[in-house]
Amino acid sequence: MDPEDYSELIADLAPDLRPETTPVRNAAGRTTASVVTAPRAVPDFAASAMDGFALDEAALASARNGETIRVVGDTPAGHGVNVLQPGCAVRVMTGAPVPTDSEAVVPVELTDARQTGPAPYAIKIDSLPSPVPPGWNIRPIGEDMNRGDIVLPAGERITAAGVGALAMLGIGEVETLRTPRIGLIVTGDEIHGANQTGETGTEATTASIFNSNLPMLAAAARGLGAEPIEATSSDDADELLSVLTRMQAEADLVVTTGGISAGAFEVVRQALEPDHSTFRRLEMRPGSPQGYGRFGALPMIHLPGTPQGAFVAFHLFVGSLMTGQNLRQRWRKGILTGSGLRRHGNAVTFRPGTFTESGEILAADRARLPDFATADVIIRIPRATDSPQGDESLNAGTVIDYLEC
Ligand SMILES: Nc1nc2c(c(=O)[nH]1)N[C@H]1C(S)=C(S)[C@@H](COP(=O)(O)OP(=O)(O)OC[C@H]3O[C@@H](n4cnc5c(N)ncnc54)[C@H](O)[C@@H]3O)O[C@H]1N2
Ligand code: MOO
Repeated sequence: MDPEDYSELIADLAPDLRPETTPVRNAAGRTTASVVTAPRAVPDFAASAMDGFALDEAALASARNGETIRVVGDTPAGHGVNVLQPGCAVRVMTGAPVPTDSEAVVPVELTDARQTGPAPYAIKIDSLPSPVPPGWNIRPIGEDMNRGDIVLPAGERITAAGVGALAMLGIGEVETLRTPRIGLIVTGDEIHGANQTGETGTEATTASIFNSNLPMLAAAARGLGAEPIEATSSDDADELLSVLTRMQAEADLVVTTGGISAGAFEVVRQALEPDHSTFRRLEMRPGSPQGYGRFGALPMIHLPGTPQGAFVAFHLFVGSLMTGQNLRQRWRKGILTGSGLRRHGNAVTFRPGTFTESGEILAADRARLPDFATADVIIRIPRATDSPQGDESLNAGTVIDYLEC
């Protein structure tokens, strides 16, 4: 099975997240639960786009004849609008409301007025465009956004600009999906000291290894806007079941690593198959053994233990569940550079890639975890049998699929 078909198969494991109200200032990284529309226009008054003088039609005509224009008001930004008497000008600052009958704002640099100090009694205008464009240097009501316009659709990850756009509209709170909690359970007796990640500086003992998957997947979960709950289990099935029982009250989705292939101590498989989970091999490398299921109502994804397999599969499958997008929709297109990439005969393969200065993608030679550490993207290499001409390799200049990582 292809990774894309598998992503579709497990799509209903996406956690069901209730909406909650979040203050806009804390909303970056959260996902909108419903569409947000503009409660008002921005700007909601006609505003000057320049420091200068607002003129009506009669004043513009006199200015063109070289006549002096009387200045009848001064409006700093944030102050109430002035009345423009016919044939006169009002000094306005950028962002200030312009008087109702204004035809244009003439920048101060085009007049004989000083840029600082009190407003002059009268100005002469040195030059004007011909013709003066209608509403020149005046931002009309709704130039940025009209009342009722969609600011953010439902399901949108809120960025810093999103926070700014909501704040610009005077929106103080937004309906977001509750932050998903991902329970991470790494398994295996060889994981040195269970929580051991190297931070204490002690050496891993013979035949044991440092735990790379747990801190790596916790970081990846946070990258998806989720809150990780970290746990480990030995190769004892009862221990794994008791960790899962605890997770039922704490997590919206559980991701396990390890213990799912063909060995004699495959704890995840032994504890969960067939009552809770299904296991299969996908036609992909790394990360071919995979599993999924439910512990009661709690959705579970089972990733392989190899760090590179866990890393790739998390981005592919957990990333799809958490964004609500099938993997097929998530691939982006890029241009391959460097030497050709060999296709695997019957499996889709993944390789770390980095963007070059010219915006092309250079693939790493190998796909071990340290090779992903400096990568920008995961490159998808289709199998040789996927190529209409049976090409054995992908050459520089080929359009490839990639996923940011
Ligand atoms: N006889 C067969 N053996 C294996 C097959 C197979 O088809 N037949 N498939 C291989 C492939 S491909 C993969 S991928 C692995 C998947 O194995 P598991 O998911 O059961 O994972 P483990 O055996 O528990 O561990 C594999 C590997 O990863 C290391 N590991 C596990 N957890 C962590 C962790 N938290 N941090 C760092 N490293 C971890 C573990 O020590 C093993 O070296 O199976 C192949 N075997
Ligand atoms: O599928 Mo496994 O290729 O070693 O990660």
